This record gives sequence, C-alpha cells and structure tokens, in this order.
Amino acid sequence: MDAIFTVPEPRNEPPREYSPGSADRERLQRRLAELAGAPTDLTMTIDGQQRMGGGAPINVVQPHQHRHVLGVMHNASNADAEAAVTAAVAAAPAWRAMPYEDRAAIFLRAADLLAGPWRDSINATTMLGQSKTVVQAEIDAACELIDFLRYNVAFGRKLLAEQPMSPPGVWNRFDHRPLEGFVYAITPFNFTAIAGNLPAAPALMGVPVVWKPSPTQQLAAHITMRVFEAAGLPPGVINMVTGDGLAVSEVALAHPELAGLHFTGSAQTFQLLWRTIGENITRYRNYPRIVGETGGKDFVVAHPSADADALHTALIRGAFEYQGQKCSAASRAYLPRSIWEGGLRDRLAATADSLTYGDVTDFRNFGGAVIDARAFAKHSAALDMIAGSDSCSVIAGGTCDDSEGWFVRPTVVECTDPEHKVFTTEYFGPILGVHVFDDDRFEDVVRQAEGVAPYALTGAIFADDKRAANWASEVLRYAAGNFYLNDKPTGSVVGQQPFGGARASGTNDKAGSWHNLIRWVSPRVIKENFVPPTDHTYPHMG
Ligand SMILES: NC(=O)c1ccc[n+]([C@@H]2O[C@H](COP(=O)([O-])OP(=O)(O)OC[C@H]3O[C@@H](n4cnc5c(N)ncnc54)[C@H](O)[C@@H]3O)[C@@H](O)[C@H]2O)c1
Ligand SMILES: N[C@@H](CCC=O)C(=O)O
Repeated sequence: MDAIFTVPEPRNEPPREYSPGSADRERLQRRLAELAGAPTDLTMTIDGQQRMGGGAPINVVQPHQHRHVLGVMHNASNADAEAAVTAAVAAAPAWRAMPYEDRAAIFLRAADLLAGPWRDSINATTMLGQSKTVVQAEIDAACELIDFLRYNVAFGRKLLAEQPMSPPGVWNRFDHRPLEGFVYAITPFNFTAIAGNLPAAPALMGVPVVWKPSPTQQLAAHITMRVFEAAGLPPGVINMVTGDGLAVSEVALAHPELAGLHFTGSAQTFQLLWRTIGENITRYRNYPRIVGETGGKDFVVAHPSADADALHTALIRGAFEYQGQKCSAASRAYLPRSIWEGGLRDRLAATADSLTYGDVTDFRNFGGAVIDARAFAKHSAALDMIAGSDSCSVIAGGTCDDSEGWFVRPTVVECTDPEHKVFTTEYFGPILGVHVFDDDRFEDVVRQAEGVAPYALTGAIFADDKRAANWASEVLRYAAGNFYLNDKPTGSVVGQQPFGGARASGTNDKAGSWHNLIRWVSPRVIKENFVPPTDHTYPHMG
C-alpha cells in the first residue's frame, strides 16, 4: 500500500461501575465463578505453542483464600529459556519488516478485545489471582492496559514521524530501526496493565520479546497472552515463560542478542539484573537498553492551609486501596499539628478501622489480602518492629491474620522520629507512617522529607496557600517523578500522567509515553545528496 497513515486518536477507556443489579456486574460474577471453579493449566507460550515449563510446579492461589488453587504452572528451565530466546531471535526479521501500521493494528485490536469480549476474563483473573476488588481490577486490568495499548500506538507513530532537517540539495532521514535482537520483559505481580505493557511496548516498536510474568500474576498474564494471540500476534513475537525466572535470566542475560531489559518490580531485583548485565557486558552484540521502574516510599505533605476533608480521603485511598500494594501508595505522611489534633487523627483512625478487607468476590469489601505468604511475613515483621519501637504509636490496625487469607489490617502509625524506618523502608503493604509537626516547622519538615528515603517515585502536597505549595514543589522537585497538588499520589492515567520515578525508583522512562518507546529503537540517519560535489578543492586554495 502506498500511503502515509495516521493512527486513531486515543482516548482513555471509561471505567465501568458494576453497580448492584447491573448487567456488567452479573456477567462478571458468572465469569468469576467459572474461573474459580476449575484450575487452569498455566502454560508457557513459545513460538506460538503452549506447553508446561520443565521445572518445579508452582500453584497460583487466591490470596484472600489461600487454600483455593486457581491454576498450576511449572518453572521455566534453561532449555525452555533457550527455546524462548531462539524463537524471539528467529521472529525478528519478519516482525521488523512488517509495517508499523500492521503491528499497530494488532495491538489496537487487542485493546478492543480487552474492552469488549475479554474484559470480564481479564478482570476476573486479576481479582481472583491478585486479590483486587472490582474497581481496582477495572482501572488496572481493563482500562489501564487498554490505554497503554492505544496510546502507545499514537506515541509510536509520532516518534516515527520525528525527522531531522534537510537543507537545499540534501534529504536527511531518520530510519527508526527496531533494536537488533530481543527484549527481556520481567513484570511485577501488582498491575496486570504493567505486565501486559512491558512486552507489548517493545513488540509494537518491532522488537520480539521474552516475557517473564510474576508467578502470582500468572493467571491474568495467561489471559493477556491469549488476547495478544486473538488479536493476530504472529508466533515468536512475544514468548511467555513461567515461574521464578532464575533459569530464564541465566540464559537471557548472558545471550549475545539481548537488546534490552524492560523491568518493573523491586529495586533489589532490578539492581541484581543490572549487575548481571554489567558482568556480561562483553558478550553482547549491542549494549542492552536497561529500563527499570522500581519501588517507592511515597509521601503526602500537608501545609496548615490544607483542606482536611480532601487530605483524609487522599490518605485513606492513597495508602489503603489495593492493600497498599501500589508502588505509588502513600506510605509516609507529614501532617501539621493543628489539622492532626483538630480532628484528622481520630477520623483517620476511625475510617481505617472501618475498612473491610475480605474475599474480593464479595463486592462490598474495600480491599482483599496481600499477595502471598512472603509479603504477609514481611508486613507482620514490620508490625512487630513498630509495636516494639518507643517513638511509634499505632493509632489504627497493627494486626494481621493468615488463617484464611493473607490479611493485614490497614495500619496508621504515628512516629515522632522522622528518620524512623517507617519513613524510609518500602513495606509494600497497608502501613502508613505519620509524622506530626508544629505548624511553624513546615519548611524544615519538607526539607527533611525530601531526601530521607532513597526513592523518588510519587508524592503529594496538600495546601490551599499557593505560595506554600509552589515553594514545596521546588524543594521537592527531584523527590518524585509523579507529583500531585491536592490529590492522592496514586492512580496515574495513561496519556495524562505518564508514570515513573528516579533515584532508587528507577530509570524514569515513563511507561505509556514516547519516552519509553524511544528506548526500543536505534535510529539510523540517512543523508542523500541530490547533487554531490565533483571538485575536491576549496575556494581558500585559490
Ligand atoms: N515504579 C513502578 O512503576 C512500579 C510499578 C509496579 C510495581 N513496582 C514495584 O514492584 C515491587 C513489587 O513487585 P514484585 O513483588 O513483583 O517485585 P519483585 O522484584 O519481587 O519481582 C518482580 C519480577 O521479577 C522477577 N524476578 C525476581 N528475580 C528474578 C531473576 N533473578 N530473574 C528473572 N526474574 C526475576 C519476579 O518473579 C517478578 O516477575 C515493589 O517494589 C513496587 O514498588 C514499581
Ligand atoms: N501507575 C500506578 C502505580 C503503578 C505501580 O504499582 C499509580 O499511579 O497508582
């Protein structure tokens, strides 16, 4: 075809409400029952073929009811990883030769399949496997994943249109070449959207992928892979391997064709992977692109002029939605004494104590369980440490119970020492540290909060005094990659608040934006001279 295509103008997928008695809710409830009823074989997908991994079996369970097995996968072995890398490398020439518009059409179709016939399946698997309530599943697995797919197509098109200038007689062009080789995408448990976007973004730009989802997100990842296939993705373009990833990394990170790492997860895992790439640096044909979005210790700072009602809602939602398991979750708050003692303390404690956490298929619950036994043990140890700490007093929660599911009560802990671990360590659970300050110490507190934690992912300022808000925004300029004024620090929307942070929080390549897509291309510049010179001498030579 001879044409310069435009791509459809993206718009954010509107979230559905699932109100009692609605057809949407009834259909989703039927799908939840079907998926909970029979365990799924959680296969790998290599070169378009589904098969079980060659290593040890791993169960996927419902975190809120951990005896209930939803599916079984097997760890990918070294041989499985070799097969996945071989399939990706073999798929590369034909995939990068496919015009951008045709690759884009596959991902736009995947978005529409998710918005329509696959919506209940992706939401139900995310609810059951990751213990998300319906609203948390809907904004993640349906809306955000759909948005990533649609917006990336538009951002990728803009990137390809980016061209150098050409003076008279010359035509300069950018050939935005897909990276040579394959990208290794490793994804976290907490967002189905991130899990789907990390393999899809490099694939859209023409680079085949080996994708290793988190074992605890594998049920929804299994559905995501089926959606990509249903949308027409050719075999070998995205190869999904299952399990803990140790054997996969042994193969993929030592492979000469490793073109990039697309990672989201903890800072510790990212640092290990980066170190391994460094150790293998002489093996690669190209220097691998390393993109990693990692942890956070996200703050809310209130000025004495803040609206206490808005602050209360932001703290509850920001800290306790999805059990605090968002990298963006508010986990430290700095609150002026006038607001705290003027009622916020009691109200926050009462609201936190009233939040119901339980089986997410009961739509009345505010939240579910934390993801697994390891997370539960980490939170339980943190609560013990807090209980034994002289400078801390627990004003809500502080307890946990793993008899049925891995439940941790939403916890608010007031700490007088602003350097306490509760203000520096990412627990990735429903634990909010609060430091209360005398109103005239606002500036000191902001300066201290700026650098006390190693992370710089999200943060929020609450203030009606615009001068104070502007001052704090300047001081905190490098303390958060996503910064909010009078809003909670969670809930970024693709196309509106591109997401990512710096310092220990990652490479800040902003998922769902051209900043990210540019990492998967390696431009070639072509200069074409229409009238090349035919005399090698210069005027100054006389
Ligand atoms: N900044 C962001 O955009 C963002 C978004 C979501 C989550 N996160 C962060 O992710 C973390 C929570 O996610 P998690 O518990 O899944 O993180 P994690 O680091 O435990 O695991 C992430 C992924 O890495 C895999 N992995 C671990 N070691 C590996 C190895 N040697 N080789 C291959 N794969 C390996 C895991 O199986 C999983 O798929 C938190 O720190 C959170 O802040 C950050
Ligand atoms: N983008 C999401 C967080 C993703 C990390 O877990 C938010 O803004 O809440």
